[in-house]
Amino acid sequence: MKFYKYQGTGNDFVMIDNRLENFPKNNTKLIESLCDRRFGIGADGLILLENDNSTDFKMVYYNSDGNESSMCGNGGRCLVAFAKSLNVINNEATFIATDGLHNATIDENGIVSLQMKDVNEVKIESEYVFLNTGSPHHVTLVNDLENYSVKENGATIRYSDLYGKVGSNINFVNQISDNHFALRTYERGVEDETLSCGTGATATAIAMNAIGKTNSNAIEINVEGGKLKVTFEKSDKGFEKVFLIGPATFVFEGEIEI
Ligand SMILES: N[C@@H](CCC[C@H](N)C(=O)O)C(=O)O
Repeated sequence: MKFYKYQGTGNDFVMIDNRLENFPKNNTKLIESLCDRRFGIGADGLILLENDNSTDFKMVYYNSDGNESSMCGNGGRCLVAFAKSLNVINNEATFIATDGLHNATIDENGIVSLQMKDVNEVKIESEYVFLNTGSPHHVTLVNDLENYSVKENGATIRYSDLYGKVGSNINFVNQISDNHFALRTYERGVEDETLSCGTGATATAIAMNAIGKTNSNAIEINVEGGKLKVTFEKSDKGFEKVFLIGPATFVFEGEIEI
């Protein structure tokens, strides 16, 4: 079976065209081993592109632990680039994912602008903000982000009573200027820091606006693997027309025996 490797600001994925439905979707061990960085291809997640009756395609996302999970923003952007390479789309896409319908565009430089779900609930606590941008995100400001122990502190919060069995992704943030933030994320299902998290960048932009750290609705986020931009419109209902924007890049392709 053919596989394709893509990355979006360093968040990397194994992509498989499953339109013929020949991938063993319930084989958690297989997905985990394909994502293994020593014994497999190596990736933060695996994504299937499948047929959908009413949109261009369906996104099925698995974390590197082999379990199907909630929405992946960078993965969604990479899947749009993959769909274009397969001629499933041209420069615009509509696709269905676990959190609903997504619209996206891809330009000639491989920059993908992906519409994320509206966010109508933002829980603001003194030490953190919690919100769901397709995946659950805990967002907290820290000092000295460069030297911060993301894996250790992220795991402590992720497994704490705050989030129980379901857990959450944990984002540590530093403000650079009015509309510019640096972000490091501990990802649930990878159980480690990743170089970028798209739903995390989206959550961070909304959280920083919600707590008044910025009044901007066009926010730049530096992640360890590059730069992302998040734009949105704020209304009485919450945050709408939310877009995650950044590069999505093909890395290599190969064959796997299943
Ligand atoms: N890397 C992702 C987030 C993927 C889902 C997450 N690990 C979870 O299970 O909640 C992104 O770019 O959004």
